[in-house]
Amino acid sequence: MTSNSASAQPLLRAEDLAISFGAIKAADGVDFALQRNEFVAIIGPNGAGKTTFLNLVTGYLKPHRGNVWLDGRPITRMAPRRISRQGIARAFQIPQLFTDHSLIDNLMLAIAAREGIWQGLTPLNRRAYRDEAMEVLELLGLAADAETMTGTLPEGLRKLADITLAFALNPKLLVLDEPTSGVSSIERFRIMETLMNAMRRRGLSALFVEHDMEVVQKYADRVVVWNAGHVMAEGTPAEVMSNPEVLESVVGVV
Ligand SMILES: Nc1ncnc2c1ncn2[C@@H]1O[C@H](COP(=O)(O)OP(=O)(O)OP(=O)(O)O)[C@@H](O)[C@H]1O
Repeated sequence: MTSNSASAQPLLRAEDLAISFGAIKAADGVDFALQRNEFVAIIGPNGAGKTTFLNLVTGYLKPHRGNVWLDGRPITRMAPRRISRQGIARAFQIPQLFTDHSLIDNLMLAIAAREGIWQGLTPLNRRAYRDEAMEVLELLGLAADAETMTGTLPEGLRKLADITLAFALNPKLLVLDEPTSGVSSIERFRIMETLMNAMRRRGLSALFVEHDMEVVQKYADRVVVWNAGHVMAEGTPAEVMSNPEVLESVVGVV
């Protein structure tokens, strides 16, 4: 394969992904592609298989069938840590921060983990990690909270703080499961604005599951609609929101 055709490849591609839990087909032959610099929202009714898809592309579940590629390289069935090293970082619905550590310590730990260093930081490493951690905090507007114990941050800031951990992994693609759930609508937009600016500045792509259609309409380049373990529709937010099938099966419940 030439380098030209490699650069034209989608950043993330899945083909015929399938997994079942007993009789439930949570992924039933999913084909999916995400281009570089795209912000793609996944929507769909409860139980449609949205989180399962995120688990499949981040290695938390192994598909019974099908394949996933990142930047043209196969990542199917790789362990989550290996996948994150390849360039996919995931921020979870439930924040993963050490709540009794400061924000900057959390970030430095994430950077050390990325580098495979679990103990014995040298003073030089420590300074380099601290500088890098501060850069990420500045990018996400959290520099003033660097020394705050993450357990005492208000919910909206904790959500952003959790996302900073994903940024610290230096990914190509951010995977977010409901980045704005559980916060007020004013805060929701503030979080999304900050996040979108940070992603653009870093040249990141994102794949996010979202139930809030206002957030989807405002921030997604493309929307992929899940139903019963497969993709039932996709398009721009306007296209998807004017699709009667989507309105009937999804929007009534989102
Ligand atoms: N580990 C598991 N064991 C058994 N069943 C599972 C497991 N994970 C998911 N399922 C089932 O697979 C289906 C898809 O679940 P999934 O969580 O992916 O849906 P979702 O679209 O993310 O739903 P929601 O919007 O409610 O989070 C559901 O019927 C769910 O109960």
